[in-house]
Amino acid sequence: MGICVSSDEKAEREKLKKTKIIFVIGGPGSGKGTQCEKIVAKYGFTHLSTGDLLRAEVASNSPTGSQIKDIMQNGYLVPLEIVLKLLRNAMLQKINTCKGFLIDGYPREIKQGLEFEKMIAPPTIVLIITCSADTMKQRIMKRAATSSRADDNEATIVNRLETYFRSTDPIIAYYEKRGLLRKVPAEGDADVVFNECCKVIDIIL
Ligand SMILES: Nc1ncnc2c1ncn2[C@@H]1O[C@H](COP(=O)(O)OP(=O)(O)OP(=O)(O)O)[C@@H](O)[C@H]1O
Ligand SMILES: Nc1nc2c(ncn2[C@H]2C[C@H](O)[C@@H](COP(=O)(O)OP(=O)(O)O)O2)c(=O)[nH]1
Ligand SMILES: [Mg+2]
Repeated sequence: MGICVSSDEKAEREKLKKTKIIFVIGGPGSGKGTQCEKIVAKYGFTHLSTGDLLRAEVASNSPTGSQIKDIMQNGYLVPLEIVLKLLRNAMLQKINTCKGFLIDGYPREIKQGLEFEKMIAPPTIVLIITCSADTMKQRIMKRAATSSRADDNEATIVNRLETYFRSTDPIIAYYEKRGLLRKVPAEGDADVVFNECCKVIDIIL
C-alpha cells in the first residue's frame, strides 16, 4: 500500500526532484564548511550542514538532542532516521526560495544515500573534498582553539577520522560507479581548492 501524501507534500517532492542537490562529503577538517561558504557566496545555493542541524538539535535540549549528544561527542554516526528527518525538514522549509542545495556532511554511509534518494531525490553530483588524515587532524586542532565544539579535541578526532575512513570508501565506490562522484584535492590553500570546486559546479549549471 503506497504512503498517502497530501497534495502539498506531492508538490514539494516534485520541486525537490527538480532542484540541484550537491552532496559535499569529506573528512572532519577537510574543508567542507569553508568550501560551502565560498560556493554559497558565488552561486547562491542553500547550505545545509548535517553537523550544524544536529548541534542545533542538541542545543534545543529536545529528547532527540539528548539522545544524540553523546554519540556526537564521541565522533560516531547519529542514527540515519534522525539525521535524515532533520535534513528533509530543513530542505522542505527552504525549497520555495532556494537555487539548489549544498548538503554538507551527508551521506556518511551507503544506506544514508539510498534512503535520501527514496525520501527526497537523487543528488546531481557528489563532491568529495579529499586530504590526508594528518592534514585533517592539524586543521581540526587549529580550529579547536576557536570553535568551542565539544568534538574538536585530540581524542574525538581519532574516532571521527576512523568513522570517516571506515564508512566513506563504499560511498566513493557507489557514486563513482554511477558517474556522480567529483573529487577535489584539498591539501592546498582554500582559494585554490575553491577554484577546483567551481570547475565542477559550472559544468552542472
Ligand atoms: N550524515 C550524518 N550521519 C550521522 N551522523 C552525522 C552526520 N553528519 C554529522 N553527524 C554527526 O555530527 C558530528 C559532527 O558533524 P560535522 O559535519 O559538523 O563534523 P565533521 O564532518 O566530523 O567534521 P567537520 O565539521 O570538521 O566537517 C559527526 O561527528 C557525527 O557524530
Ligand atoms: N590550508 C587550508 N585550510 C583550510 C582549508 N579548508 C578549511 N581550512 C581550515 C579552516 C578550518 O579552521 C579548518 C576546518 O575547515 P572546515 O571548513 O571547518 O572543515 P570541515 O570540518 O567542515 O570539513 O581547516 C583549505 O582548503 N586549506
Ligand atoms: Mg564542518
